[in-house]
Amino acid sequence: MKTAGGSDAAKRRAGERAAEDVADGFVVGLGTGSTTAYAIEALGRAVDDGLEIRGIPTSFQSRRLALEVGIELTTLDAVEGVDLAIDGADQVADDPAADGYGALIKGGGAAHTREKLVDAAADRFVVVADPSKLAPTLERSVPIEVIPDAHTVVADRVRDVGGEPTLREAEGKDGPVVTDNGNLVLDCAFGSIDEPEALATRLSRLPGVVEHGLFVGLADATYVGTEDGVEVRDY
Ligand SMILES: O=C(CO)[C@H](O)[C@H](O)COP(=O)(O)O
Repeated sequence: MKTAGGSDAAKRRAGERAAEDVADGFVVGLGTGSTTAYAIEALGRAVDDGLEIRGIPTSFQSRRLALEVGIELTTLDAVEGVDLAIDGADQVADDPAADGYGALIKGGGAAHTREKLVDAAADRFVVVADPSKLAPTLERSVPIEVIPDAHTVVADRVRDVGGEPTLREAEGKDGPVVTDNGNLVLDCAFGSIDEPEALATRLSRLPGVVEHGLFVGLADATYVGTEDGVEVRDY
């Protein structure tokens, strides 16, 4: 369920702008997806020019790209902290007057469990997005990573809290998507999510849920690439 749409030029501007925030010696969280890929590629070019950083990938995809562009890798348990995390989003709550301004829906690439771990550990977490990701209220389906044995039970509990779950099917493979952690993903439609924090708390409490894709109160800023520049939202 990759996010459709969004201009590549806008994604590139957002990703490259975020890479400019990385300084010598930084430990950098490397998110997943097509927008973050532009940041990782820009960091690779900076490394070629002498920048010394270590990256913590959040998925097989970001690990492979980081290795390809020459970024030294490390792990969360081998560092004292993460200076900056750069990551994409499937939707960003963009109404400053509403509950949960800057809350995100992530997990379009089924990587949200490791993304949340790394993004939450960072001193600063910058979201990179194009304008198609902005919405006054979150309303996309929320991906929930579940251990395989729990998928029917969690689906029932999601219905109890007003959601409509769909097991994410793989493309190019028969059967469901299997995450980098060996789990399954339920895409759960809740309609308009007016209270993202309350829903996030409810989903976190369900037994069998590994992690859900609601990121509330985690982002420090969103860099929105546009056709002619980058708009910054600070939270
Ligand atoms: O959450 C994610 C992966 O789990 C991605 O960051 C999200 O899907 C955005 O991807 P893209 O930049 O390709 O639109």
